[in-house]
Amino acid sequence: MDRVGVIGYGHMGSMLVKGFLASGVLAPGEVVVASRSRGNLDACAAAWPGIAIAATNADLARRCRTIVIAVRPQETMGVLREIVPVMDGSEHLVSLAAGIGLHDLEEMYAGPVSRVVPTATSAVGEGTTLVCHGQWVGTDEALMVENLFSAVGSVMPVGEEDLAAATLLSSCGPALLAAIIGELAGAAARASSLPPDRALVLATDLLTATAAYLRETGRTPEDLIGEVATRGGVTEVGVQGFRDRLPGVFDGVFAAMLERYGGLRK
Ligand SMILES: NC(=O)c1ccc[n+]([C@@H]2O[C@H](COP(=O)([O-])OP(=O)(O)OC[C@H]3O[C@@H](n4cnc5c(N)ncnc54)[C@H](O)[C@@H]3O)[C@@H](O)[C@H]2O)c1
Ligand code: PRO
Repeated sequence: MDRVGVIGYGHMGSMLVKGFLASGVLAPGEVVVASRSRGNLDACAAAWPGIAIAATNADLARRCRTIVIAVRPQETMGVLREIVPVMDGSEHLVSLAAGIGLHDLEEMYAGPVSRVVPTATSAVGEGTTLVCHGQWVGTDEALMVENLFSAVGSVMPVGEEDLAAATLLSSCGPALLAAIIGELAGAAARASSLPPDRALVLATDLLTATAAYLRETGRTPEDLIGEVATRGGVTEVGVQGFRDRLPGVFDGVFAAMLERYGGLRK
């Protein structure tokens, strides 16, 4: 396989390099990394003997056919200004930047561009990576990128018009669910003598068990509520409490996140 470059060795960049190499989809000699922080690069070189570290982003771009940009959205255009002048238009640019559209990326680089949105849970091979290919991406290039990212979970192609909402769900979602799990565990601990760490174990197990149940049975959330909530029992009080309060809270949270998403590149 031609070499794959990863620019930015932060949370996502390091998680992806680990996923690509640990799964065997890439060998260390097929990966080049560049990042601003020397400490991160030293950690990368120590963790993955044989991996190439590029001195600059432009140096990486000269050596790779696929270039994954894993810097923050605010830094993405600056990275493009460094690398586009040394690219010949055939390299496949893969941007992770939330909120930076294909139009903006293709205005800077007139070649194959894809937007890819992994999730932090990809670190354990779980979760969905969203992909959205630009107009110059051919079938082989699309398959190559989708195959690469399937090393860290499942891959779902999404139209760009839906990418923002899908990102909030699948990629911001782990943090949102973690916050909910923390609140549930906290409420149980405050209402009892259960130590918080034991409440958290119960809440975390609840999350994986519920997901496994829904996935394996194919039943809907509504079906499961019907099975759990014994008529006249305690669950229906809790479900009703959520139904009275949560839709407004969730719509408000999504609206606030979408507003931030729309302004991320500034
Ligand atoms: N964290 C997530 O769960 C997640 C999920 C999907 C998409 N994303 C997207 O991935 C991108 C990276 O997010 P992150 O959470 O890994 O951020 P991060 O801050 O952890 O990592 C960014 C890395 O880029 C490096 N960097 C900054 N400027 C650079 C430059 N000019 N050249 C080279 N390296 C540079 C930094 O030193 C840092 O190591 C963002 O665009 C974000 O929108 C993040
Ligand atoms: N993490 C990035 C952010 O919080 C984008 C999706 C998940 O902006």
